[in-house]
Amino acid sequence: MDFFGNDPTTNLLPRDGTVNYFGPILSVVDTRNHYETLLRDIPWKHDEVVIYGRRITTARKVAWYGDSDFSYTYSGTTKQALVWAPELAALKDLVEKLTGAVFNSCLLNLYHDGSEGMSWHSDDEKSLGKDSAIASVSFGAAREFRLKHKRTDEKVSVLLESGSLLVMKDTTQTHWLHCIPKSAKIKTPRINLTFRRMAGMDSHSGTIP
Ligand SMILES: O=C(O)CCC(=O)C(=O)O
Ligand SMILES: [Fe+2]
Repeated sequence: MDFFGNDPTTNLLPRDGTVNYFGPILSVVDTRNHYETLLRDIPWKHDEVVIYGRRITTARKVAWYGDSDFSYTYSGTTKQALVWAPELAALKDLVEKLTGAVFNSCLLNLYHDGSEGMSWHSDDEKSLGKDSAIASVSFGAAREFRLKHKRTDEKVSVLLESGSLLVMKDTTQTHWLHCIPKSAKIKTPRINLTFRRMAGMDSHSGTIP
């Protein structure tokens, strides 16, 4: 497969983790179709997070899909997973083929424009399998994705284009933070899908301990 000049085997991080940028993995037409159907059909809802004991509703909207209709709690609020829509299951298959990893859930984010972003964090909740890969697929407005080493402060930046795939794996979540900076220049929506592997979802117990 031609990744439009991007080399998915190049590690963007200088140490302590692995980030690979595949660039666009879908045709322009498929990318446009996914963007439009996801924007229209996903039951987008504002996210709720608890920060310093205060319940905040985010401007950004989210949706959560998984292998079964399980619920789990993070950042002080309980989320309910929806069972894979066919479109998401197809994207999951493609991403699994390209990365060689297996995923059992997907968190979707909708940024309406550049006034919405995501602040520095790492995806290191206990419910995620330790050092498991996270695959990020983007549609719509191209947005900058930044990483920052927790100890050395080293920074890495990559532009996430529409239809593109980025993978974070190995010890990336232990040693690096990532964010989507706000940008006044961006006037159109972006949808991001992060495919993840939650621990404890294989037993069909319905909940994550
Ligand atoms: O929108 C993105 O590209 C990043 C999303 C993200 O970091 C997350 O959902 O944890
Ligand atoms: Fe993240």
